[in-house]
Amino acid sequence: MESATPVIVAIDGPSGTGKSSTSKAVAAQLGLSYLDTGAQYRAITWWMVTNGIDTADPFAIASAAGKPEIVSGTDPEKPAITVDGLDVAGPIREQDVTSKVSAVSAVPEVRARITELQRAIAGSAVTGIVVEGRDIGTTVLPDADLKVFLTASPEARAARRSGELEGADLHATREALVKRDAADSSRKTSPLAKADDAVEVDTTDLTLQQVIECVVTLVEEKRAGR
Ligand SMILES: Nc1ncnc2c1ncn2[C@@H]1O[C@H](COP(=O)(O)OP(=O)(O)OP(=O)(O)O)[C@@H](O)[C@H]1O
Ligand SMILES: Nc1ccn([C@@H]2O[C@H](COP(=O)(O)O)[C@@H](O)[C@H]2O)c(=O)n1
Repeated sequence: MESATPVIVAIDGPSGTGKSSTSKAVAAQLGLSYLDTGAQYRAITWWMVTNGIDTADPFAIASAAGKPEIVSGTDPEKPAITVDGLDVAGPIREQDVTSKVSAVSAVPEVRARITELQRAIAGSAVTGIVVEGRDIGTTVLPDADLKVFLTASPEARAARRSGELEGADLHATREALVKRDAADSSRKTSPLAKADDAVEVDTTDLTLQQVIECVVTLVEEKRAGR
């Protein structure tokens, strides 16, 4: 691959494995765009909740799936997301959205809508893009130049998440992560899964900097055609 060719990097994995932190840093370091697909699923979930759609009713979600306009920024230095022109970067991280996002993202009409957006964004990235999520290597961008699947023990992931939230209970955080992963892995449409040709990186005992260096090296090797 020549360096002028846009490079497409897919980074998947369960919750708290370091996908966002790694993807943003790798994209910034290599001058690539960045797309947080979890933020898109959170944004559509936020819209459903805000508009009184019952998130336990897949038919109600399916019929509303085409309504919100979701726009994602792709600058890794300042990721942005709007719904119908409103900045929702803060609200989409709230607990209510986190607890409902797996149910909303399991609805095939939601996935079809968001997948189309993701492919359009990736297709228009001039230098290339790092796209992170759960089904990027398997479904959204199966021809990605590099696929990475990040993992880490539930204990390490819970400790990382608890560190972000003052006073968070480690056991409850671990249970919530495991529950969300189980829902995301067991849905029928495009579940959380490692692509057969993805490079698996267990980040349990690695620092964030080590994971970033590892992925940057993998991208550079691809670019060099090795
Ligand atoms: N290798 C690492 N060592 C220690 N902490 C890390 C490591 N990777 C990420 N972190 C920290 O763990 C937390 C979760 O990371 P991040 O948000 O990147 O994970 P994620 O996989 O994108 O999670 P989610 O899918 O839930 O959005 C952050 O506070 C981040 O700084
Ligand atoms: N490609 C993706 C990305 C995310 N999801 C769903 O969104 C949830 C939130 O993701 P975060 O990365 O922000 O934690 C996640 O739990 C999935 O339900 C998805 O389905 N596909």
